[in-house]
Amino acid sequence: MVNIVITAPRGHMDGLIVKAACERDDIRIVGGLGPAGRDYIGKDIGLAAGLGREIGALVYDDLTEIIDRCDLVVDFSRVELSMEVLSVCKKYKKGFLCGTTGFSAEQEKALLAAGKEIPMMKAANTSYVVNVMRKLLGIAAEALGDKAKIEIIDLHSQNKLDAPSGTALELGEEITARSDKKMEDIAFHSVRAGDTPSSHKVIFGCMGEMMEISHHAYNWECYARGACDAMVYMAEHGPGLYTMEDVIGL
Ligand SMILES: NC(=O)C1=CN([C@@H]2O[C@H](COP(=O)(O)OP(=O)(O)OC[C@H]3O[C@@H](n4cnc5c(N)ncnc54)[C@H](O)[C@@H]3O)[C@@H](O)[C@H]2O)C=CC1
Ligand SMILES: O=C(O)C1=N[C@H](C(=O)O)C[C@H](O)C1
Repeated sequence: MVNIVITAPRGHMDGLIVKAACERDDIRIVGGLGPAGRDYIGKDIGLAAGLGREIGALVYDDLTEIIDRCDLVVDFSRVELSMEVLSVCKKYKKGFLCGTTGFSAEQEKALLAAGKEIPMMKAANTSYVVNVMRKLLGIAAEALGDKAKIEIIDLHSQNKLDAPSGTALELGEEITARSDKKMEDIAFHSVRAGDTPSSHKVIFGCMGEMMEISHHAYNWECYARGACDAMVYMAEHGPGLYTMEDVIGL
């Protein structure tokens, strides 16, 4: 059983994680974290997240009030909040699953370094299928890296703050790790329109032929399911830096 705190329960992703975690018997939500001044501070997180029922855990506006009671904090919110959560998790030696995207290189480094002290995962995409896609891309990059012009297109809701998406960047990093391509050799295109839940397409353009590897999310539940599996995995494995590949066993 892993005891978790969920940040930003009114947010799209964290609300879905509340719902997915409540459906499992290996995760217990002990509390939530919301911005100071909101009307749901001190209220049940089930109501704050829109479940329509209480689950017996409250939303706090100060993580240190609840941190002692959890094993791990899960946060899919904003860069600023994620960095605050990181420092509290390190101080109290608690696990941290960070699904937020849009970090600077320096922030990214600090997040990854925390794996030396606590159970840590920074995953731009917790969908199983996207992580299988990433693996397939690695194979394609090894074989076609020197033959193809590679372009990555990410399609997201018009409210998304960062571009390219965190996933597009991670897919690009996989290609650079498995071929002689550098990030600047890959063309990134970001479309932000309507309320699409997210698509990623990687194009390998060759002479006389081309290949596309794509993923389309129809809703955000795939990310919430993957996040729940990741939390259980991290709690079972203790301090260390983990990836979704570890969770899936790829
Ligand atoms: N790793 C993955 O698989 C996925 C990652 N994401 C990432 O998750 C992040 C959030 O995405 P959404 O849920 O769509 O955004 P959202 O805008 O629906 O939710 C963000 C929430 O954070 C809250 N927040 C901001 N500052 C806060 C603070 N100081 N204290 C408490 N709460 C605070 C806001 O009130 C808002 O409710 C983005 O970076 C997105 O890219 C989204 C989907 C999947
Ligand atoms: O909708 C989003 O925002 C998403 N963000 C992540 C990213 O930046 O890659 C993961 C997924 O693409 C959805």
